[in-house]
Order: sequence, then C-alpha cells, then structure tokens
Amino acid sequence: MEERKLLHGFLAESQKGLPPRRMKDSYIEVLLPLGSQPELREKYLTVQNTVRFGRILEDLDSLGVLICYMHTKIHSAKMSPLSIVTALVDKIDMCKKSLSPEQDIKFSGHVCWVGKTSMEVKIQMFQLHGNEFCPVLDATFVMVARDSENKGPAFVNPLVLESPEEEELFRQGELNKGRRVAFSSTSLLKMAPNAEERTTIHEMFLSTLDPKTISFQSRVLPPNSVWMENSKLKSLEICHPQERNIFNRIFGGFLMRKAYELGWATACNFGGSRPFVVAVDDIMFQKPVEVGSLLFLSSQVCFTQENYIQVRVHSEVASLQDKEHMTTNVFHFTFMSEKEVPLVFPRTYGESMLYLDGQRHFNSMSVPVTLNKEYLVEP
Ligand SMILES: CCCCCCCCCC(=O)SCCNC(=O)CCNC(=O)[C@H](O)C(C)(C)COP(=O)(O)OP(=O)(O)OC[C@H]1O[C@@H](n2cnc3c(N)ncnc32)[C@H](O)[C@@H]1OP(=O)(O)O
Repeated sequence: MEERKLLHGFLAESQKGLPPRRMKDSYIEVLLPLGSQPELREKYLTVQNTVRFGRILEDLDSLGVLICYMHTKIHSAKMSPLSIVTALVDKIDMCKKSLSPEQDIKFSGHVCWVGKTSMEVKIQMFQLHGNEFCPVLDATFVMVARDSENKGPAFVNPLVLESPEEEELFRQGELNKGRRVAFSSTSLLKMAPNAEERTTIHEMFLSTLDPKTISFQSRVLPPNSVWMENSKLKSLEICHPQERNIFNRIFGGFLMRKAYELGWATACNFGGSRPFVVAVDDIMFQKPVEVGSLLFLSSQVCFTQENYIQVRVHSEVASLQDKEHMTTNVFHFTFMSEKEVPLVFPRTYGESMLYLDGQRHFNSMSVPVTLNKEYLVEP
C-alpha cells in the first residue's frame, strides 16, 4: 500500500486527459488447459466428474479485472495507478448443462462500454468439443476504477467505436445501465408490489388457510409444497489472508464461490436431485470485505417453477471485535433440477417480498433454458 501511494501522480484529472482505447485493445483470449494439463483438474473437479462452477466464477472475476487493466494500461508506468474492483455481476448465462473436466476451456472478452469511472466487460467461455471450441457461457460484469489506495473514484479511458457491431455493443451497455436503474428504482425495498404481484401473494396466502377454521391464523401447507423458511441453509467463513486480492481486501471471486456452493447445496437439498446452474444475475458488491472478517452466508429458495429453483444468498460481515453485521452482497442463482420440484410458500410478509423478488429475477433470465436450443444435454 505504501508503494501504491506513490502511483497517485499517474491518475488523470479528467477523462478527457486519457487516450481513447479501442475494444480490441482490451481483447484477450485465455486458455484453461484442463485437457492438456491433467494436474490442473483436481482444483476444478466435482464428484460428478464435471467442472466446479465456483472455480469458474473466480476465473471470470480475475479475467474481468485483467481486461480492465488492459483497457486502462499506461505504457510509461510499470504498475497501474488504478485499483479495479468488481461492482456487479450483471448476468451469467449458461448454454450447457455441465462442463467436462477433461477438455480445454477458452475464455475471451473485452471492455464493451465505459462510463466515467466504470466499465462493462463481456466474457465468453468455450469448451473443446471434437476439434471445435463451442460456446458454453456468456458473462457481463461491471468493474469500477478507484484510485491507487482504493479510497476514491478514478477516471477510465474513453472508448472509440470502430464498426456497427461495436456501436451495437456500446448501445447495449447504455441500455443495460438504464435497465439497472429502472430495476433498482422499482425494488421492493422502495416500492410496493404491483397489482399482479399483490394478487399472486394474496392467492398464495388464501391457498394456505385451513378450510376447517374461519381464521387468518391457521395456516396449512398445500400438497407438494415447502415453507420458505424450511429451505434455509447457513454457513460461516473466516476471511483468512490467503483469500485477499491485490488491494488487501477479500477477493470477489472467493465470495462468489462460497455463495454459489452454499446456493447449490440449498437447491440440491430442496429439489432432492442434482441441480445445474442456469443463470447468475445482479450480484452487487456493495462493500469491500476486510481480511479477518467473519462472513455469514444465508441461503434460501425464494421461488420455484417446474424444474427451476431460484436461490438467494445473503452475505453479511462482522469483525471479530465489532458484533454489528453489515450486508456486503446479495447473490441470485437460478438452478435447474433433474426433476420437478415442490412449490415454495412464504409465510410472512417479508418472505412474500423475497418470493416476488425471486420471481422478478427468474423472469429477467434471457430465455428459459429449456427453450434455448444452444443448451445442449450433457455429452
Ligand atoms: C491482474 C488480474 C488479476 C487480478 C485479480 C484481482 C481481482 C480483484 C477484484 C476483486 O476481488 S474486487 C472485490 C469485490 N468487490 C468489492 O469489494 C467492491 C465493493 N464495493 C465498493 O467498493 C463500492 O460499492 C464501489 C466502488 C463498487 C462503488 O462505490 P460507490 O457506490 O461509492 O461508487 P460511485 O457512486 O462513486 O460510482 C462509481 C461508478 O460505479 C458505478 N457503479 C457503482 N455501483 C454500481 C453497480 N452496482 N452497478 C453498476 N455500476 C455501478 C457508478 O455508476 C459509477 O460509474 P460512472 O462513474 O461510470 O458513472
């Protein structure tokens, strides 16, 4: 950190003072040689002989940061004066049920939109199938540039667009920003549910009333259903220095892996069969996690439909000295189970809001996977 203080002089005072960059300046391809270097496999292997998605989340996060460093590279400086942090995993869509731990994986990505201090990065992942790399995953991240000590915002290089395709990608970035603002302004933490959602919740409530008693209090679970509170799983992590990033905070990829694995276990426990991740969306990194913190993860199923399970993982930190908990992230994962899963019923008003929020996240998934021809069945 002492060394990084010296880099302040390289920070630009305005965005105009920075040279524009092309999308191809940040374009990168990286190979994860699982097929050709078997000694790598152990770290990525699940017991079902597939690839651990939590490890892929870590790689995507690191790669997103690396791409942003390429976009903002100062050729005359040995080290970047910027601290680049993950602000948001906008979405990750899977187009394959599971990945083979015995075939090479290729990642490619670049910056596709910039604001003043933020950058949207798109990453694609491919896996070798015969002689061809086939698409398996699409991810969109938002990274934010901070000063050398990660204390305040820092400008990033503007982007020049060189083709109609690049203009379309940039336009999509603008639309994504607008969509995020709209999604957040209608958040159930700020506004009441809409008329259709209110009807959904009231009908669910009515279907849990005991017909034998004329009372709003006696609640009975309908057949093939589970109370939301009974779907919960919790875990605790001690954030050891091993998990720190280059800015001496806990690595975002580690937080995602831990949250994902708890979410997966929640979906597995709930659905009674092995779930596959279909989509990840809207993971907002609200606060950095300090080394040495206690990380409390709390996961629950908040919405289901046919084979789909929508899981929400809430993460909070507390220091060892200070018992006050602070929310750092909320993670949303959509899983698909091998068989149809029970319905999940909210019992309280708060749980009803979780249900509606889960439904909103589920509905924002690009295409239900069963309708997506690209979603190949496991080879
Ligand atoms: C070399 C390769 C290997 C490197 C591997 C190391 C990887 C290291 C990466 C990490 O692990 S980072 C750790 C996980 N992330 C964090 O801990 C970040 C925690 N969150 C924060 O510190 C703040 O919430 C954050 C800096 C992201 C935003 O702070 P503010 O809300 O005060 O920011 P501000 O309001 O000044 O907005 C700054 C920009 O961020 C944008 N922004 C903020 N929150 C956002 C959000 N949620 N979604 C999209 N954009 C967002 C905002 O629009 C704006 O963009 P523009 O300047 O371009 O207009």
